[in-house]
Amino acid sequence: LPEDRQQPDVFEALCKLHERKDGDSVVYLDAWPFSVPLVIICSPTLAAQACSQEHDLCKSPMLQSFFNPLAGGENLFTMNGPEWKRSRALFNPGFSGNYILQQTSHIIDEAEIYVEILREHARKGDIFSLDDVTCWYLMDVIGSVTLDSRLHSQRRYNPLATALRRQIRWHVLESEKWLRWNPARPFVQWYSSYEMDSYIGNELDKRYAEWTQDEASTRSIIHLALQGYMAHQKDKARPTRLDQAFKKRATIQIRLFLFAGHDSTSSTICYCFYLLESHPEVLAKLRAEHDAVLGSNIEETASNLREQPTLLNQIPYTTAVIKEALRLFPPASAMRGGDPSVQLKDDRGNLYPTDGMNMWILHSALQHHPDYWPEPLSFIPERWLVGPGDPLYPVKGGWRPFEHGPRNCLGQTLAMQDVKITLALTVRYKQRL
Ligand code: HEM
Repeated sequence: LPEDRQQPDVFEALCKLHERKDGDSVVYLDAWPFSVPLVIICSPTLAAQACSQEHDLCKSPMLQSFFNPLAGGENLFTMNGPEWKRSRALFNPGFSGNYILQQTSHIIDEAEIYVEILREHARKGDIFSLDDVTCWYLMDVIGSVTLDSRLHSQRRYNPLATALRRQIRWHVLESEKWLRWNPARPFVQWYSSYEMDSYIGNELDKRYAEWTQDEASTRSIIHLALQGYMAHQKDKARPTRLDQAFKKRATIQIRLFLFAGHDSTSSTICYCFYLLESHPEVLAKLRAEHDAVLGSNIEETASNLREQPTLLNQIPYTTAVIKEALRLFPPASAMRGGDPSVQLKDDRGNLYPTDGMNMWILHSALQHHPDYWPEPLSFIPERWLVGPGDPLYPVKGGWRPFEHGPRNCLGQTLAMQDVKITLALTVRYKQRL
């Protein structure tokens, strides 16, 4: 494989080479001393069991060393047990479908700036990194929806967004391995963390002050979380300053939302553009749907959506395009720790032990597997619109870019909504202007 392929591609290739013919697609890999042994799962049946409520398997401790420096501590992604349940319950209402629909206007505010920036590039005809521009855009969306704070990082320097992007660069080290040995690394990481915590802490203090003026305010996800938290504290006297325990927990989760949400949604938008550009017949259908549902004048789309956000629930072809992009280019995967009492079982009755291992549900391998998908590598949005009985009808549990089960993606509705809005505001521009 070429050197710059993503890590999961290597494992997908490995799975293809080594899968057994008399059972489901699973590979056991002992990568000692780099990791505990892995069970790489590329089968819908086994993935569903590994992520099920029934087994309730823990998030692997291996994830902590990756996620915790970015989030600043134990976070929703890595926590387990009652602590995770409490935090998830606090943030669930803010990420519900209805609530995210109410955030449409905030998302459009940021999307309009993104569209302006893309059009400026189109006018100049220059070469630029679409992923970079889109990542800043998503930082602004997530800052606005979760923290009720407009970061404006698309247009100017913002300490929070810049510190997080710097933290990722010095932590992930995919393309710049030399950074690992740079003696300044611990200082840069400490300072970026400090900058993020100070910025979010200040914003949280402001939200608390606003909230004490108007307790019914539900303007952003953080307001809802604050409301939920304070409802549990109602027997105690109202503190004049924001409760420090809440502040610490909320800061970590906001850092996680920014990290987990910006890059994944950005890559989905970029791949949608790539696939639409290379499939003009799909692009034509998408434009026709937008003309019919969102109004034929693209300049009025934003105001139409602000007035009627539910229009976003009436564009099935757009949803199919995004689902197909996420099938071909899933930005994430899932991991669970094994357990001595849990053996996975495929449809032929083969048993797969998990004790002492980490299960890696490899979304790319599963979503490209020819046993589950006709024409697995072709971009066919129609497979999401046909009924049962059609050869294209997707296999149950085969599509899992956001995972399923109790640990599924908290931000999936926000991500889908944001990609829909972005496509609605961009794909009908036809020429350089
Ligand atoms: C296209 C965009 C996205 C994709 C493909 C994606 C994918 C995923 C996946 C696969 C998981 C589960 C991982 C596992 O089971 O180990 C997950 C969890 C999570 N995601 Fe996303 N995500 C996206 C966007 C977002 C956004 C926008 C946010 C928040 C703003 C977000 C926040 C989270 C959180 C907090 C969790 C942990 C949930 C828990 O364990 O309770 N994600 N995501």
